[in-house]
Amino acid sequence: MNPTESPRLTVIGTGYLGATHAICMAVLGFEVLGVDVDQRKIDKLASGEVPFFEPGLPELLSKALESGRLRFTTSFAEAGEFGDVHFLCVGTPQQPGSDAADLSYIDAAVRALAPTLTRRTLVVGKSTVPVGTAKRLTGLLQELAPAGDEVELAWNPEFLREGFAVDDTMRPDRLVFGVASEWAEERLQAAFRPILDLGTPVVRTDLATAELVKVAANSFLATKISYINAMAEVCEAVGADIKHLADSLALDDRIGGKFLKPGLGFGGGCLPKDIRAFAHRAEELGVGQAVSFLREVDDINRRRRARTVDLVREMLGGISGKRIAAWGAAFKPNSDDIRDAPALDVARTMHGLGGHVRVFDPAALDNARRAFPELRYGDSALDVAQDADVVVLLTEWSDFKEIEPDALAQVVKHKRIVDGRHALDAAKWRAAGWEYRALGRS
Ligand SMILES: NC(=O)c1ccc[n+]([C@@H]2O[C@H](COP(=O)([O-])OP(=O)(O)OC[C@H]3O[C@@H](n4cnc5c(N)ncnc54)[C@H](O)[C@@H]3O)[C@@H](O)[C@H]2O)c1
Ligand SMILES: O=c1ccn([C@@H]2O[C@H](COP(=O)(O)OP(=O)(O)O[C@H]3O[C@H](CO)[C@@H](O)[C@H](O)[C@H]3O)[C@@H](O)[C@H]2O)c(=O)[nH]1
Repeated sequence: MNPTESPRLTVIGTGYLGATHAICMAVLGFEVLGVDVDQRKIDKLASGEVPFFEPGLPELLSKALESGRLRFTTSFAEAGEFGDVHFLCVGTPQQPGSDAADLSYIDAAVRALAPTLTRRTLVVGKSTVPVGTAKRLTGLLQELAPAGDEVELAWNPEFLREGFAVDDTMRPDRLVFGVASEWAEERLQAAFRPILDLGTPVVRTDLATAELVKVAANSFLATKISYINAMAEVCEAVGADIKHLADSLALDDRIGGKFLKPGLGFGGGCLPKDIRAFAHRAEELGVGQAVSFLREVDDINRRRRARTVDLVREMLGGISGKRIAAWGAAFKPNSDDIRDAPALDVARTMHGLGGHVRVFDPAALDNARRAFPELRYGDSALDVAQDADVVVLLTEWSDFKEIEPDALAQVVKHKRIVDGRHALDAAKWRAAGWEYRALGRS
């Protein structure tokens, strides 16, 4: 096949990243086969149902299926037969009991795919991995594939954010192509032609740099969040106001306001595990000191959760026996993802301390119920606030921000609110007679 011809794509691993990538690529005009080991997920996607909450994606899935360009399978033999370019999008979670990334899924995917590769093919890693993984996987692929070193591996890290996944995929800020040959670069260009035609900047680099760009980007974002939260700790000690401080920093163009929102800190399936895996990998490479600050970033972030519980305790004079409305379960708004969710961590700690905690989230309730059946849940923000001693806002859904103090006052026992995300207008709530508290604000 001519390397510049439009390739047929497979996407291996159809979770948050892979399903989004497969659907968007089909909408952009490619023939796409989504592959997963989870039969239920594949059945759902094939029947037009996105198995997670992502704004705009269900509509695009219908469109892609109707076009006939998108199919799903659990068969690697079918994938090998079909694909010219294979995207690896399987999970790389934190290993239990260690900070290292668990690479067993990506290894298994490569081992299942390689024996089906009988012709010149490009395999493209998109999962987030420790630097050096691509080099190791190249060896594995070429050893196991019938086509041997005709099979090449490239690395194309993914930067999409949940909640904005469609837009981030269709119109990314940049593409990074980690390649070992001109042929691989041409194949990647063909696989991203519609996105490149938008004028999207591309960085062409080696495999190791491409792997590192991803963890460096997430480390930077995590550091920025922990930086402002560290400032919040100082503000608290002197009675200064972190909101005013953050707003003032944000007005400096060189700093900017993005990822400078103080509060409960970061969670999710990416930032926490990626900074830990990066620190761990750097230590293995003998350069742990260079990124040892990431341990501090992690510690600052963990302290936010404990400090939020303290704030509730201070306000109530103890948590045991108190009725607590927990607003939010997802790790951020516009997502149903509860992986390492700060909101649920706080809710579980307060429950463990004997609080009568009731949780509501607009999208993540099913996931939360499955993961933490010991918690109690309600049907709406006002439902869980019924007779509450305190309302604790943990995920800044707009549904919560839109609730008026007077409407909430009708259902609670005491007009007390802890704003874990600096999402509410403090002056407005105080003017309506509420005791309003937020970390780092007097
Ligand atoms: N979620 C995001 O926003 C995002 C963004 C950028 C990068 N990433 C990275 O992308 C990767 C995937 O993340 P995710 O959030 O989509 O995870 P996920 O858990 O939602 O999805 C992973 C999928 O891989 C499947 N899988 C596991 N083993 C497999 C195998 N051997 N063969 C085929 N499929 C297999 C699982 O069944 C699951 O559907 C991770 O490395 C993550 O760090 C995620
Ligand atoms: O100023 C801020 C910004 C974010 N957060 C929190 O940080 C976490 C992560 O948010 P975000 O980065 O928007 O979510 P993700 O979807 O996890 O996306 C990150 O992780 C992905 C997976 O690696 C990357 O692709 C994205 O570029 C990167 O932003 C969430 O808990 C947010 O509540 C804050 O506390 N303050």
